[in-house]
Amino acid sequence: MKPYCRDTWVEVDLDAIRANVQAFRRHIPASAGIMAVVKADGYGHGAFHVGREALDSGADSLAVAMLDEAIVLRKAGITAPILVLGYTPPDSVVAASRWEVELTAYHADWMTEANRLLQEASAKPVGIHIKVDTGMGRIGVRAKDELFAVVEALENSPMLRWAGIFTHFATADEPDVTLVCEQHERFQSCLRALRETGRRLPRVHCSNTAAAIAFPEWGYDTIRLGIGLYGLYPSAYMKQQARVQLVPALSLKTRIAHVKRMTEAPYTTSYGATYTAQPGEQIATLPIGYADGFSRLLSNRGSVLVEGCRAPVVGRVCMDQIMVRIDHGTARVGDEVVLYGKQGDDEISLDEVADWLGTINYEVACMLDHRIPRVYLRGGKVVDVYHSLTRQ
Ligand SMILES: Cc1ncc(COP(=O)(O)O)cc1O
Repeated sequence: MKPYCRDTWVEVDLDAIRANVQAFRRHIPASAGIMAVVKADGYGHGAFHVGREALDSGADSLAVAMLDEAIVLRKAGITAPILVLGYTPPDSVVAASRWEVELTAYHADWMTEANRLLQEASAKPVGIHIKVDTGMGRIGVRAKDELFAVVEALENSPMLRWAGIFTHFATADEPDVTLVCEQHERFQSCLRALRETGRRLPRVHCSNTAAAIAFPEWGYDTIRLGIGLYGLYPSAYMKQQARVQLVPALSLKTRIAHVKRMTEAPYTTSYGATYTAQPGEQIATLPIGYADGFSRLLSNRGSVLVEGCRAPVVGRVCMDQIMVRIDHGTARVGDEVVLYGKQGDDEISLDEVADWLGTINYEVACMLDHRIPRVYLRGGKVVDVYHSLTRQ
């Protein structure tokens, strides 16, 4: 019996996750590790299942955005190193110690406060990666004197262990390499200044997917592989370049819940009656809506695949249901429909959906709500199902 009661699901192909890790393994220097970025519940794919597959396929650590995401992975049994890439309030540092999670820090007073709290709690030391802001303009130290103040505060904190130093690029996915090269030079200058004092540096890392593709030689001790892990390219430019062959892992599927021919008035569909069918049109209703992360902006704009043919969304996307017009063949209740992914000879990629929405594939994937069960495939067969709504 399937552990969920709706006819809409996300399919995640674990073979694709494996293939993508191995594609980057071949592309970057052997000296560089792979840190699989599984924040935002694995970019909507499921952090635990994707993280475990990535580690089984050649990644050696994981990264998340916040400590809570790391703790969930620890409770699920992940024992590999996990780095929190974002800010962690000092009062959470004891939890990081308890769950053996490494943190990002970039303030000297944060080091002092964290050290005090860990000492008070008689906790185990916490690994710290120092973030350098070379041009992303988000978090991190910018000037060298600030960097040295942070390093010295860390070195004077016996409850903190210097575990890494990293930066993040703002434009590595673009054809103009001016800023990304400037950022890399600033990062190298920081590393040189630290080394000139005789310090041995811990794990050095700077590359996201785009930089790992465009500048594999910047792999240092590890790359931070996010969007590429899921078989998606960071930009249209990188997809067109295709320097690394990637396999999209995610599909979004549902089954027809109702179908009718519009043989009599009213010929309109959905809230606001914004679509008027021609007499005889075949309209199918699908059990998915904006509460699932199928955006309301796809009203009268998106399409889905039915029997390998495109069926346009007609009328407004509802919270839980949408209507599509089927122009080919005769549809039946229960027929499988692909909203994202391949069916027959056609494919609706997350990139195409992102274009419809005026956003990026990252957001389309992350929007998929936990109300939709995740079905994991290997060799084309279901190997696991997880429905966080019902926690099973
Ligand atoms: C600091 C940091 N590092 C790495 C990533 C992964 O980026 P991609 O998904 O583009 O690979 C994100 C991030 O915020």
